[in-house]
Amino acid sequence: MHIRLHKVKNNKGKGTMMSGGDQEPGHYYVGIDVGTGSVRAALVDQRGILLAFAERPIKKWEPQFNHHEQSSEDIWAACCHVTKKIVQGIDVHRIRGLGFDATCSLVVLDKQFHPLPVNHEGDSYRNIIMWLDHRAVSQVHRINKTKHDVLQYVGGVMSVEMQAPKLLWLKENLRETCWDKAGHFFDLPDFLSWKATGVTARSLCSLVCKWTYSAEKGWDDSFWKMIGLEDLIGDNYSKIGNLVLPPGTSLGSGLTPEAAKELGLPPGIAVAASLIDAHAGGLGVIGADVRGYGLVCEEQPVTSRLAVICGTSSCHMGISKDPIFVPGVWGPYFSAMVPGFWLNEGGQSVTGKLIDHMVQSHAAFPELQAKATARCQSIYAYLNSHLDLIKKAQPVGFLTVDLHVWPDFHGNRSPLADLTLKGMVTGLTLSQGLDDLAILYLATVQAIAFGTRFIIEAMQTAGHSLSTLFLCGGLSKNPLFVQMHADITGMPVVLSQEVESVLVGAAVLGACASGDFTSVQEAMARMSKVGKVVFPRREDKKYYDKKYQVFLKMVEHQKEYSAIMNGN
Ligand SMILES: Nc1ncnc2c1ncn2[C@@H]1O[C@H](COP(=O)(O)OP(=O)(O)O)[C@@H](O)[C@H]1O
Ligand SMILES: O=C(CO)[C@H](O)[C@H](O)COP(=O)(O)O
Repeated sequence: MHIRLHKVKNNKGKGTMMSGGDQEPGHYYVGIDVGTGSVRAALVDQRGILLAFAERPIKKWEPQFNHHEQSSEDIWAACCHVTKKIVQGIDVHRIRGLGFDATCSLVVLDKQFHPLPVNHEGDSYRNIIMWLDHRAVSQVHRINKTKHDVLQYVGGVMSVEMQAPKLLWLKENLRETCWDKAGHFFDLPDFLSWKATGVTARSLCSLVCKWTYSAEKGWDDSFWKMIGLEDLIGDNYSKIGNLVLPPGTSLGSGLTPEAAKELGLPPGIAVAASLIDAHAGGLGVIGADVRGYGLVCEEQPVTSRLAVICGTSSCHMGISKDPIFVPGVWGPYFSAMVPGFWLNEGGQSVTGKLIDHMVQSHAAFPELQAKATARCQSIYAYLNSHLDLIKKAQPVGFLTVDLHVWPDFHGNRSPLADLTLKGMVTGLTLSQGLDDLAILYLATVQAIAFGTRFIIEAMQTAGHSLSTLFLCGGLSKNPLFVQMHADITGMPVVLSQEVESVLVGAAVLGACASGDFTSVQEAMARMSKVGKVVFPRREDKKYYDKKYQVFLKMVEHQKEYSAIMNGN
């Protein structure tokens, strides 16, 4: 198994020293981030500095098209593995709190908390329906047809990636092997906090964002009855959660002795009610002190900042004092990310996954791999330098003047909320070489950035006032991706000092649960820091405005094709 681990060197031989010569703060927090592809853990201090980091891949299964599954046992084992790694050689009694974040995948356990199969094969090891699973298409259509009031709070249309359609699918398809035996349905972040503490409380974040719970009114019985899941109402919603706590709240008596042993941490340390991964990324970046960087948002409220968490998917997190209803953009969700603020969450279901797909399925991929390996570079670093070579005197973005991509290979999450949409490419030639691959990669990166622009425009039209992007996640390590987001949206992009900002967000939760900070706002302001700002190249604006016109035309055309084919 692959493990990535780095530690700040200690020149005294014991403990962990700070970089930058500062005095070492006394308290540490552990953040655990479960992404789609891997689990990462970090040891973080009170200033949000990562002292140690470890990563381990997790298993994924795709037993049939649009079915994506994982294993809660595999994920928990990976959490234990990476956590043990990051605390090696440090005084664990300085660790004050633990916070988890994870993808919003659905974990199914029986009444004794044992895994249940979510598949026709009856394999109970695979007990997670992943967030990107699109098996429940028929169920979500029926849910949307109800036009129930709760749908207003998910952008008007429920996504197939949310939990209600997946629950309905389980009831309709795996009644005997799964549904009738199920005792607990958890969002993955809540499963992890239960595993660590034995407390089945759910985070307000997961229930509000993915389960139709209202921070003000609680569950709505009429919704569950209307969609045919009235059985979940019984026993005061015990199967899906009846104790709901704000993220960062300390759970029960903290880490249980059993979980402590597995994780290599002291029993009893504070464990926080958790967050979905995108929301943790939001906390990790959105509160940073931007003074001195020449950014307009320095003089503006925090509501002018849009956090964009870009991993397998991209999530666009904008907050507001009052609720804003943006058609096709999830929310408004009260207190789901920053307490006291409403959240709108735009998103693109596949971004990192799409880039990987386009590159890996091209005929020149083996050549790319061989050349990148020979230079000891990642394939993306190689592609970026190859684009620099072939662009000659023009800006790199201009290489796609006649190559355009529509990026919804896995449907459109925002702002069209249309899961039937597909990917499109126009401008293909007979070329199969590396130049062709590099330019297709560039056009894909640009298409994702145009998708972000499309989401921002929908949010601004509905009442958000956004000026600055705060990017994090795996794709924010790609300078081309970052520059294209700046150029295409026309907004400066702030990158954090800590590349692994999602883990800083998870550690913010642990720090709040420990009581070392009085609020999430205080912890996030103290622990998130600006690393670098990338400004848009204003001189290229005209070109990108034209490409954006093409981008919008592509979806219009796709809908026309569909109308032709579905007409008489
Ligand atoms: N150094 C890098 N350069 C370019 N792309 C990267 C880099 N690191 C990760 N990525 C891309 O980011 C995506 C994964 O991001 P990550 O945040 O790890 O995902 P997740 O949280 O969904 O597991 C992948 O598609 C990968 O190609
Ligand atoms: O729906 C989401 C957040 O609300 C995310 O898309 C999902 O959790 C997956 O995240 P990632 O792309 O970081 O793995």
